[in-house]
Amino acid sequence: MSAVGRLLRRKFHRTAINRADPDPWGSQARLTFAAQKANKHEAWAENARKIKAGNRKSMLTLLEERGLVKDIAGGRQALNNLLTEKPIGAYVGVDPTAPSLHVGHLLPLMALFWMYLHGYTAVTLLGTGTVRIGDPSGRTTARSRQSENEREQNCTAMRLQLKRLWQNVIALGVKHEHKNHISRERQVLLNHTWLEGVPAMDLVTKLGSEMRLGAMLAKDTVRTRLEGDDGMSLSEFLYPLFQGYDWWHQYKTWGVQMQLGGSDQYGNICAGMEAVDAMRRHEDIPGDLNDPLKATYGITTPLLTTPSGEKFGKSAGNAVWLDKDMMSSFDLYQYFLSTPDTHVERYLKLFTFFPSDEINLAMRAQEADPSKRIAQHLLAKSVVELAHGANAAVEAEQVHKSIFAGRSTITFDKSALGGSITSRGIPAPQLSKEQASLLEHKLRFAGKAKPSSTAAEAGDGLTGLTVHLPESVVQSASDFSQVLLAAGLVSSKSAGRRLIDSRGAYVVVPRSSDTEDKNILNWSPIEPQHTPKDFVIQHSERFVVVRYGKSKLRICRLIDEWKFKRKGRVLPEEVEMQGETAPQSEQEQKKTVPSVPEAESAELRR
Ligand SMILES: N[C@@H](Cc1ccc(O)cc1)C(=O)O
Repeated sequence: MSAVGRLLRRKFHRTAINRADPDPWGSQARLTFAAQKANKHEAWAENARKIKAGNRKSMLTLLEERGLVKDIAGGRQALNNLLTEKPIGAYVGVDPTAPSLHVGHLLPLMALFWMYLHGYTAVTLLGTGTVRIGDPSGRTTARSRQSENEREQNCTAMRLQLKRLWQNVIALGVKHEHKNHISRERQVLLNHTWLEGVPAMDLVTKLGSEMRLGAMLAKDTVRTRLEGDDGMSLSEFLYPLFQGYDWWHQYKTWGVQMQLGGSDQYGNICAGMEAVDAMRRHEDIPGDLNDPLKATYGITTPLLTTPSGEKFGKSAGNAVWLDKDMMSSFDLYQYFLSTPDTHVERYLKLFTFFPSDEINLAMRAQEADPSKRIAQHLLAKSVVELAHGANAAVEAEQVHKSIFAGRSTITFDKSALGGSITSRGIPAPQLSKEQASLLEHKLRFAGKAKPSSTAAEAGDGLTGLTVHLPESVVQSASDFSQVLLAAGLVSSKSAGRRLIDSRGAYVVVPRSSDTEDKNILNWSPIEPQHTPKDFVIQHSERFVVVRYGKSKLRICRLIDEWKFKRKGRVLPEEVEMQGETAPQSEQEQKKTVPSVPEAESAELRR
């Protein structure tokens, strides 16, 4: 291994015990409150001196260098100054419209996490009240109404997820040797707790009378909606008022002077700044209203698109969920692993806490041998570590290595196949009734968002990879195209056939004798003359394991037709392209085969 590789490896495997914090158990906690406060001020003043002397980067510069800043509301210079002078509070709000965050939410959150690691108060706010109104920003139609039950399930799931995310951030802070600033604080707040108690009169007389209609009416979303047939409801139009009130509440209780959001939040953030000013005028808050050190500021993060121009984080029309039950660690790993070389450096800056010099090292190693995809692996593992935790990240990497090196630690024994396949052969844990219903809700949601594939199963490391198929599909199929379609790997039988013809799909060959090492998965390219029924792996249950490219793996569990129907499952429908039956040149065939990132297919052929 190269020196660079060794360095990155060491860094990656550093554990929480090997922390640089000289005061790991927080003797600070034993100091009196007054002493802590004095310490906090002194430490911050020292920090500000270093920044002003040019010996340390300001917080804003760091966020800009990471590529996390698109627009600043309130003035760059004033914000830079404020962030240098005071460990202010900042917040990111998310409405629980689904049971999980998706990768699109990560950018503003990453900026917030960076701030926390540098000693600011960071608030993640769950819009348990605002979700009932529905943010119209960037939408051409009103959101569909959620049932109370669904809303509650989403709130519970997202609240848990935010807590876990925070735990992972703290572990990452230790790993990346961030100083344990005494000024740092973090909160997960739920906005229904205050929004439900706001008197309507207050909203109208204090906020409503101050906020000007002109800016609200000029917003693109409002204009387009008003021009459309359905118009816009008053509640949607008033949404920014409630988001603004959130800010006010946090401003006075937590010193939150900054809001971060995706680029579609710029209008709401500006409205919020106006709302806080209005409330400051109405409530007697001491201090000069024009003092820039007391004002509010906003930052939006850029909107990411894939190289082909799609919204980032949408894979084939589906969001890339951060919840393990909705998208497995393995699938999340694969998603980031397929990042093109041209984008990987930018994504490392955006989605990881690696300092720039280590990203540069990784990029040097990457350029020296792009086929190893060192930077992509680093990115994929880091994102899984952030979203699912360190163990899941190590596991996803190991599963990847074992599958694509032809070796697998997946043991096809009874315990592993009892409920779900786990990479360690450990059965999925017992769930309480509440956990089971939450899980079911999440999976239903994931299923809804993925109409083209059969519902994924719950498991602990390889969720989303197991699909149920009726036994009859495998028994009657004369070639594998039908199985690839039923497993959700291709969108039509002819696409499946082309994939097979180009030797782009693989199947696990069942062991012919008990003496063969059951830890080795014997992958074979699927040949046109292969019949699926010859590839059934028989254990306590029956399976066929297929994949295409490096990342699309499906463990197809075969069940009786009636059971399949009873579970309410349907096979994915064919999406035939126009004129697909016409013979194609080899060049054209390549184009319509489901896209396997270039580098991956090249690697597979090697
Ligand atoms: N409106 C934000 C979520 C949000 C909710 C409440 C807030 O106070 C802030 C942000 C969104 O849809 O992304």
